Amino acid sequence: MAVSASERDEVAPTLDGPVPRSLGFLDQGAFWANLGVSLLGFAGVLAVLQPAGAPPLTVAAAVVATVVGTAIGSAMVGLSAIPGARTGAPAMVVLRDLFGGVLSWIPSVLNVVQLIGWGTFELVVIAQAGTLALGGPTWAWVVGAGVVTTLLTLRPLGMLRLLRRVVTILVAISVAYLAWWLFTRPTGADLGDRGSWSGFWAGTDAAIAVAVSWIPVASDYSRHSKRVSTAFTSATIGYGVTQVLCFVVGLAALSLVGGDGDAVFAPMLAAPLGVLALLVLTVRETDQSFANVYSTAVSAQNLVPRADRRVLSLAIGALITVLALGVTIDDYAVFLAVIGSVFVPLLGVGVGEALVAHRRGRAMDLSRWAPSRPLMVLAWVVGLVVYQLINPGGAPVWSDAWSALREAIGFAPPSWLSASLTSFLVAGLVAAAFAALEPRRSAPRASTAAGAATP
Ligand SMILES: Nc1nc2[nH]cnc2c(=O)[nH]1
Repeated sequence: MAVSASERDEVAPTLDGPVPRSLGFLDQGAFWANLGVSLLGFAGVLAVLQPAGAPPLTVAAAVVATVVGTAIGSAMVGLSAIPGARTGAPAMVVLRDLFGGVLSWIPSVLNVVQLIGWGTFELVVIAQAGTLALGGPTWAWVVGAGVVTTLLTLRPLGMLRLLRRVVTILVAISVAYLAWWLFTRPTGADLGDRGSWSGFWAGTDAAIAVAVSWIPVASDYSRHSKRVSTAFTSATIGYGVTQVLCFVVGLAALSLVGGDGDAVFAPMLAAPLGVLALLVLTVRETDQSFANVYSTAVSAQNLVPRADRRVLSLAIGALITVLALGVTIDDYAVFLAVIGSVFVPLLGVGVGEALVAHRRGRAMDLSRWAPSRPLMVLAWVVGLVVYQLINPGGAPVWSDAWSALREAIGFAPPSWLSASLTSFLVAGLVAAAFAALEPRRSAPRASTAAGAATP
């Protein structure tokens, strides 16, 4: 049977298939720019303005924290896109080289858990915004969004092309329109009237945290990049610019409803074309659920390489739809922030190790049973402990335990210490030291490029 050009330029069903290299800067930039504008982000900026466990910020401090945190977080996402572009392997397969084949299952499982959580959360948010804009039963929105999401995952590169050619322009017009409307309203409440700058780094960490949950998915898309450099720049610039825009528009909307996150869409809907603009953003939000479901499938393939990604996507799409219909997701949000934070030191380990490997001229081993490197896992755990001790977050039980440990050892971090930056640096330095101590590996089995990810 003849295979059409668009079918040839699609992701192979299993890990060992060819890897199309068709994405340019604009394809990837449009994808990341869309991920930066999230319905969750408009109210999510409250986590920057009022960071958990720290004093609230002034609006000026929150805007600066948003810019600084987003710049750092999106650069981290950009960095994590590099190995995919260099090797042609998805994010979790890249970790076979860093941790070893079997130990790479640990971050893969964590990633699957976070992505299923995010995917569920996204369907709930789409349903909430959809019912606000157009009405109708919530379950119908959940099921509709679940079906659309799942269909989009069947042709992931087609989805990215659709985003670049059609969707991005509609989103840009909608956000510009909403921003114009919100910023020309009579001045609202001063959200930071009781704020200060002393919680600045906690607020910055919150802005970083929103971006870093994309770290363990970036290579799933950059593996299709034509060039390594555009994988980095498109993710960093595309995501960074739009996350800042989204948060600032969110602050403007929140100031009109006295900082009530649940009412953040009300001032947008008050605009003459507000329903239309919100509807565009609601339908477009399926790019986020798409990325969550597709990357869950690809992450799972690290454990079951011969599984067909389309079958996995169908199962995961159905799962998040059922979860979104039945689960109260609000409490899960803080856990998602905690899980996201574990990927910051993971990136630190990857960068620290890569610097040593580069100096030694060591090629990567992405084979399924690549030798275990427990010292790299240890470096990750050290970074993770550093993060949690500085910023335990607000998750019940988990954060309480870290706060208790902090008290028990008498550790009171200064307010200028960023959990993200410190854990990234510590994990990177420890990993580099361990990598330098490790015996040099003999003949590397696999190098870069498609096919390196042997099943
Ligand atoms: N991985 C992931 N990170 C997010 N950060 C904000 N929204 C999302 C999402 O849907 N998925």
